[in-house]
Amino acid sequence: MADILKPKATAVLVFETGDVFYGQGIGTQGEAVGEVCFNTAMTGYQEILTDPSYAAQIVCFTFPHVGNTGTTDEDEEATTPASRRAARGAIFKANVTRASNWRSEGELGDWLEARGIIGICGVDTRALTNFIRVQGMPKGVIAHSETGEFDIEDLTDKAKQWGGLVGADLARDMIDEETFDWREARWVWPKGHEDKDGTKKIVLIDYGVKRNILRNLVSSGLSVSVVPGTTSAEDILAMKPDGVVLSNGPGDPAATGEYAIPVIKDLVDADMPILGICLGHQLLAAALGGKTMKMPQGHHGANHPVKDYTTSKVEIVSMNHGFAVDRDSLPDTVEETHVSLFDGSNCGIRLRGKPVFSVQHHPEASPGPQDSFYLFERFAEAL
Ligand SMILES: NC(=O)CC[C@H](N)C(=O)O
Repeated sequence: MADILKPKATAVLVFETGDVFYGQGIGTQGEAVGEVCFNTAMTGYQEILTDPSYAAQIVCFTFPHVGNTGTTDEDEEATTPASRRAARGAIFKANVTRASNWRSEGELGDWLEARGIIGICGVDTRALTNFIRVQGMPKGVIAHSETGEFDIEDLTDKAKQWGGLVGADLARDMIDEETFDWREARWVWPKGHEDKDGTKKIVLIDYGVKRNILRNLVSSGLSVSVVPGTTSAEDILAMKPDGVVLSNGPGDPAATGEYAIPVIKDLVDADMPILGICLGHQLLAAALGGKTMKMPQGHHGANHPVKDYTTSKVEIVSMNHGFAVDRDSLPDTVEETHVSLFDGSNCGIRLRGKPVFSVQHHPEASPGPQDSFYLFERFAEAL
């Protein structure tokens, strides 16, 4: 009887440990290997799946109903063709809901397919999240085939053989060789996005930037030029910016740091005001003498409390990171400014006496609360 009632599995999620979750496939058919993480945001699935920082990751949504706001090109976070290669898979508790929203241009399932993302529905996402909380983020393979035929042993081997995120410079895959200017500001009701010119000029070093970081910078009165993450300090300084922003991005900061850190050190030596966000925070900390480390379960969500020591205020923030700055490695020249109230990990630093600071969380939200917008204003005021 149970077999008659049980729907045929058309997708599987297989861990390097050999553990398997069965479910119903959605989106692209095929298989993809990645690190499995969970995200606790209740909204913003499209922004999450297009955030370039999720490259080589398979995202488990802990919120059970996903799909009801559909999809729209306006919620895209990648800026370039290269940075569209972000999340590889998506894990859902329930079947994806039909789109019902005035902004929607299409169903999530169709969008996943067009985007090349493999999805699996019907997974016990609570059990999976508990697994990750206890065991850490596993390497896994997500596979979708309407035939329902899967070679679990082969998929387990593929998960085992994949190198994982430690030591992976994924930012390089995100980088287009083009430099471009960005003028679009934050979305404002009822006008939507408007273009704006800024008074001060900043250069953003792109390791896989999210659009909403660029928009928040424009809305803070800045004029923004985006340069590839491999650009030299000399070329950046030749653009005569008033400040430099280090973007978010995927992968291991230590690996990206091999080419990014010398550039950031030169910019610090040139007395350039700097704002770092997420990967940019980790790279700045390393350039100032600190170290980064892998986290067991990471932080992915839109409901994380963070304390700003400089004001004693607590903000609710958007998070997406699997590496963190080791506060004990920071030299005396660097002050810790923010801390996670979930696990006490470092969430912000500044170079004493200089307008050089960074945060681990995502002040641009998208998705998530906008409590941290003040950081963009703090940066703009420091220029
Ligand atoms: N959002 C980001 O910039 C992520 C930074 C880094 N790849 C990490 O996982 O920690």
